[in-house]
Amino acid sequence: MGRKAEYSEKPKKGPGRKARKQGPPTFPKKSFAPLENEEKSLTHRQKQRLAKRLKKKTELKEKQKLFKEKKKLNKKQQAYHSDSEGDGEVTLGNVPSVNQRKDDANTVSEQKAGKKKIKGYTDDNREWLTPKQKKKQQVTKADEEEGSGCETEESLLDDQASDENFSDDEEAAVKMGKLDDLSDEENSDDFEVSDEENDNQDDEDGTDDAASVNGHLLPFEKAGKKLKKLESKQAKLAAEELQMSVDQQEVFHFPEESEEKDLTLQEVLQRIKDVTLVLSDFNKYRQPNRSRSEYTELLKKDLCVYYSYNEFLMSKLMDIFPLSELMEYLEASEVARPLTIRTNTLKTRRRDLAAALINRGVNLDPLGKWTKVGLVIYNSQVPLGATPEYLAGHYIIQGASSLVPVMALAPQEGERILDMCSAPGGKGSHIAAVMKNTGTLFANDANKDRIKAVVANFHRLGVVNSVISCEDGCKFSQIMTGFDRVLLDAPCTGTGVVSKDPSVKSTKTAVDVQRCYNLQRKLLLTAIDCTDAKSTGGYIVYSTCSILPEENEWVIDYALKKRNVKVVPIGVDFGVEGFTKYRQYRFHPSLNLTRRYYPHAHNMDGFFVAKLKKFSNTIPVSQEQEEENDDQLFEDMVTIDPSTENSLNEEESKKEEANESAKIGKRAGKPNLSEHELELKKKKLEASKVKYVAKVFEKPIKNKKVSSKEGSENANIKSNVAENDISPQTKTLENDQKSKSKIKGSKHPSQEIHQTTNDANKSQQQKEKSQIKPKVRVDVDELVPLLEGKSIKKPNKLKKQQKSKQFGKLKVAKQARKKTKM
Ligand SMILES: C[S@@+](CC[C@H](N)C(=O)[O-])C[C@H]1O[C@@H](n2cnc3c(N)ncnc32)[C@H](O)[C@@H]1O
Repeated sequence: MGRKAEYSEKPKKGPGRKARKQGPPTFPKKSFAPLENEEKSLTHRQKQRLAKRLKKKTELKEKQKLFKEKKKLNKKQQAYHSDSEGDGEVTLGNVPSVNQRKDDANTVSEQKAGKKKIKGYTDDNREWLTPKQKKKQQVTKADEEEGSGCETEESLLDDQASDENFSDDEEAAVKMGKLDDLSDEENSDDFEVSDEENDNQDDEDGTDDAASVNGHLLPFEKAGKKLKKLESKQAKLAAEELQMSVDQQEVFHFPEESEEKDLTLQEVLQRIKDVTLVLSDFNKYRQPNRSRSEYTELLKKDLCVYYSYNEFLMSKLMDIFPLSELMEYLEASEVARPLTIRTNTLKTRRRDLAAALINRGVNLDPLGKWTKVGLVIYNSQVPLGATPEYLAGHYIIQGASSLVPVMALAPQEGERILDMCSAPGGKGSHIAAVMKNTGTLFANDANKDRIKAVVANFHRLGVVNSVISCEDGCKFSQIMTGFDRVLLDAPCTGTGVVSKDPSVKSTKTAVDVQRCYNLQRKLLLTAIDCTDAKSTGGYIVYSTCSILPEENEWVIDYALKKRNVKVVPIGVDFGVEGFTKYRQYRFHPSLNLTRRYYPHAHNMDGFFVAKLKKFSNTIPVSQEQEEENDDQLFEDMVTIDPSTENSLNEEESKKEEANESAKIGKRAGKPNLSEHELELKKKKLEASKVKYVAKVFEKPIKNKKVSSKEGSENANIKSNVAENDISPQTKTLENDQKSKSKIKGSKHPSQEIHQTTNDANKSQQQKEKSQIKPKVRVDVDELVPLLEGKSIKKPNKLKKQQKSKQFGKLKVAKQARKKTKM
């Protein structure tokens, strides 16, 4: 049995464990954010610094006291030595003070400072003390940064600032004190920093201290900061040193002849740099006994060695470019230009072509904003000359610069256009595409092998508006005239495309240049004559892939003098202006409208483009020109063959006699000298008909290596030039080789130009014309059969007939001679 539990009596235990209230929170004594009244427990080093500061404060107070005493004493002394003030120099020694000796004189520096101050403290030099006050204020500011602990110092210093005398003393004292502090700190640091650096880091270290007190900067942060400063300082020093070394660089020693030795390419390059530096500031770096031309010559030789140019071409380039640009040009010419293609808009659109080629793994981009048909190829997984798109004629591989002349020509639909030197047909097919296969394109080239390429290209690209001919461009005006526009992409030395054909660098000579510009001049005059000034266009575009002014501006300048044409803008808004000045030459100012393209500036082959507008179909022949021509006629007489030599000698002696007699005759009333001279001139002119003359062209350079040139394009040019060359010397060489030359029964072409301006030669001209002039001078209307594929009678056939007749006659004569011998 158990007791019955009485639950009702049970006393209540309380609210229960869960319902019990939580007691108030308790915090640790030290919080992270110190309370206002909470005392800081300082680290050992902080305590050290605090002690130092307190020490400094007491020192300063003492000093202040001393100073006040000093001041009193000074006043007394001033009263005492009032007479001696005129001496101007009051030294501390003159004013002995026990206190000063006790305190101030315990350091030499302080003495010095005191001496300096007293020495300087006069009414006269008050001004130069002012900046020092500023300095002191800066120091004060820096100290301010140290935190609240510096307040007393600050106030002290403020007090001191009010007194000039004291400020100087104290400034030195404060500064020195600071340095000492820093040096202590530096010593305790792991990083070795020089005293000098300590000086510079004065103020900033003060801030560091303050920061460390507040717990902002950790030691490694401080160290990092110092390292940064050190690095920046070292960089500064290095830059200074570099500048010093450049300034004090050893002056380039010009090599003596005896010192000449074989240099490595690296040494040559170094010498190029050295000489360039000398020439950049000649007065500074030159050797006194050496002239600028000597340095230039040395540079030229070195450049020739380094870049493999011949001296002739290098000197031409040095004439064209300033030194810095020359180096850029030479460097750029060593690198191939990017591969570019032109979309054939007769067959496709650029967008479609690009998509098709990208599909084949070609990495490409539009060539530039200036062209809507060009694409630049970065790389390709397929050969670009064999893709189905290429074979279908959707594009042609063409240099970027080749697009510019056709853009400048701006052919219009339905026009008659002549491409005078067309092979292999790159620009010609571009013209046809712009014309949308309308109108008529006459594509001519003198080289019958190259003309085949024109046929092939036109066929592939779908050009159907063209007539292809193989004629000497210089004679084209005798075949056909009245074109709306003519493109003359003239044969040239190719000095702009050395990256494509490096042989140009070493093979081109003055003779090549001369031959080219003579031919170019003739071709240009003919191109102008072929153009109809009254047509819808009347434009002639002249271009070359040469950068030599002789082949460019000079040729245009010549045409401006000889024909009724003017230079007009090419309509393409990039490129460098053509020259109006070049060495001693001055060209027509409008030549700045022509454009030059360079590999280093435009990432294109070197190129020149000029656009001319013909404003009259008449050929101007001024009196002046005639006289000029006559004078040049005498100057440019070619080699005198023995038969004419005698007669000329006779004439010379006659002239002398005439001079003599004229002198006498003047007095005796005989015919005057000028009449006699005129007669002689006429005779000479008649005599000159049997000679070759270089009338409208430059006096040629004597060079007998003419016939020994090689190279396909070059040879091509030469063969053409050989036909047309008007230079007397080269002509004589050609005379020897006449049997080899391609001249077909015609006399020298230059005579034809001469004959247009000279009455005396008219009969000769008629004779020649009857020989040369083909009977196929056709009008455009007559060309319909040609376009239909029917052949027309060529002048060559006529010449061949004449030749065979002559040959037959010669044979008969030979046989007759043989018979008589028998
Ligand atoms: C620079 S290339 C022309 C390139 C062409 N315009 C093109 O874009 O494909 C110069 C051409 O002039 C031709 N040539 C040289 N002398 C000539 C002359 N007297 N008459 C016509 N063509 C000539 C050369 O055969 C050569 O094909």
